[in-house]
Amino acid sequence: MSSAAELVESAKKLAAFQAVDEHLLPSHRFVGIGSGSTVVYVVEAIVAKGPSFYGAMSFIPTGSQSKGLIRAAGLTLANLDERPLVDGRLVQLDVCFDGADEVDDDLNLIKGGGACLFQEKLVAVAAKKFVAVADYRKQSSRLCTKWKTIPIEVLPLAAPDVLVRLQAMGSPTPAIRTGLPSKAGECVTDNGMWIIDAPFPPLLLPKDLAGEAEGAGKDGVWEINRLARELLSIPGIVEIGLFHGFNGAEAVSLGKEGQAQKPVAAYFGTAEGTVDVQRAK
Ligand SMILES: O=C(CO)[C@H](O)[C@H](O)COP(=O)(O)O
Repeated sequence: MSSAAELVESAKKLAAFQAVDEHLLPSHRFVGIGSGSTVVYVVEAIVAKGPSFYGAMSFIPTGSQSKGLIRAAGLTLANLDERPLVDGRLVQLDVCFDGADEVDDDLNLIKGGGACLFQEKLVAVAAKKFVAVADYRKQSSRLCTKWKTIPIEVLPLAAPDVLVRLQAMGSPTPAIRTGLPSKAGECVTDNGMWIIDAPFPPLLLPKDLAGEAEGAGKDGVWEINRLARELLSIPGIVEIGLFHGFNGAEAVSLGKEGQAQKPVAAYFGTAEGTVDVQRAK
């Protein structure tokens, strides 16, 4: 491994270990485990705490990779729909840890680089608290700055029409993700869908508009919440890799438990061997 790659790996590990230390409590019973290479270290950090700490916990995966991680680590696996009912409602996950492709100033995320965004969103919204773990390359002030495309999960049958609709919205070159080099043809998700990667110029935050909501989307420059709404209104789009809106703590005050997509904090391992924690204000 080159030294640059080693720096990135150790940054991921530092972020994951600190996030687990600060957010996983022995009283927790249901824990979401996201997908990607950083989450590998989340599982490692949990295992390092020992069976007396995690033995009573069940771990909810966000796809086949994280299911494999949970199993290989000897942790108790439970599917999202197997949580017990309390007062007629499925119990919320205590916490969910997941990676991100880009994180903006307000903790909005782009996810889906590993094509797991749909189940990742289902697990994130089912959690009281979502915590993002990443390395320093993922931090940016506005989404679509470094990670320039939004991953979109689509029904294969609808993909050609969705591509046309995306172009009409101002995404210049949306493309169906291929499975190459490991699979010829399209990248097929854990849900049997395809992924379209749609480039957009850097997205505005609500605060950028300063009351000028009419301008959102004008000249192909979108405000994040409005873009998310427009994308989800396109028939054939199953889910999008924008995680936006509000976090778990804000959901409680808004009376919108079960709808929070944003993390309460993002942990970024740095190249200097420290961890930069971006917390919700
Ligand atoms: O959203 C994801 C998968 O769909 C991942 O969490 C995201 O791509 C980050 O992955 P990594 O930790 O490997 O950088």
